[in-house]
Amino acid sequence: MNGKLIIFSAPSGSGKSTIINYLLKQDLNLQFSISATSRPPRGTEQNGVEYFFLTPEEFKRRIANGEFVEYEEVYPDRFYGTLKSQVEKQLTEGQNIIFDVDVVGGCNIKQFYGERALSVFIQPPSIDELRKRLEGRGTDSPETIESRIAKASFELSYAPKFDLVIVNDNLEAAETQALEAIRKFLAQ
Ligand SMILES: Nc1ncnc2c1ncn2[C@@H]1O[C@H](COP(=O)(O)OP(=O)(O)OP(=O)(O)O)[C@@H](O)[C@H]1O
Ligand SMILES: Nc1nc2c(ncn2[C@@H]2O[C@H](COP(=O)(O)O)[C@@H](O)[C@H]2O)c(=O)[nH]1
Repeated sequence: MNGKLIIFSAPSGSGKSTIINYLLKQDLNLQFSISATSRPPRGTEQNGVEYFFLTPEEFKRRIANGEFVEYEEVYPDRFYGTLKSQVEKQLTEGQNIIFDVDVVGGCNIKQFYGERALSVFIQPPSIDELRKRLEGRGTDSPETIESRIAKASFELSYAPKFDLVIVNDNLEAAETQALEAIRKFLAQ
């Protein structure tokens, strides 16, 4: 296995996907880790691109088969997980992998891969700003937004467990900070 792992975690709406999309366009030989989920696709999402979309039954069958590095029931009946086969394939191909996972999953992947992984926590400037971003994104119902906000305080308490915390207030500054840290880590 030759590649390295970059793990991004944060409360939903902090800006992980936005920063990850920026990093994927840089010359870092980064590939997105495609997780499996039992939630339905949103908008233009496609199976095998943003996620592998599984039924809850299929997800549970694969858990029983030991196919995940880690998995979480992030919201009731909504499973998300990292497939071992997917990670190992990308690493042996020499690719660096970037993960967008919840805080518990992020800590589990870091623990599993140790020094080969850099874990990054994206912190929103405040809970009020987080709510504005989720509302502004326009992809989730008011109930879903409330359940994500309700979880944010718990998730923020995980920040000290990560190798690096980036406060995403000014987006450009946050992207530059992430890019510089990842360049340094990959060069080690
Ligand atoms: N620094 C910023 N200032 C203002 N808006 C931002 C900033 N960063 C991201 N956003 C906006 O906030 C919204 C949420 O960002 P994004 O979808 O990247 O969050 P996320 O952490 O990936 O969420 P999820 O975990 O739900 O996928 C998006 O509409 C994005 O354009
Ligand atoms: N533990 C894991 N968490 C994951 C994984 N893939 C995504 N996620 C997290 O789920 C939420 C919600 O994502 P959304 O696409 O429904 O907005 C988000 O916080 C992701 O970070 C995974 O493989 N493992």
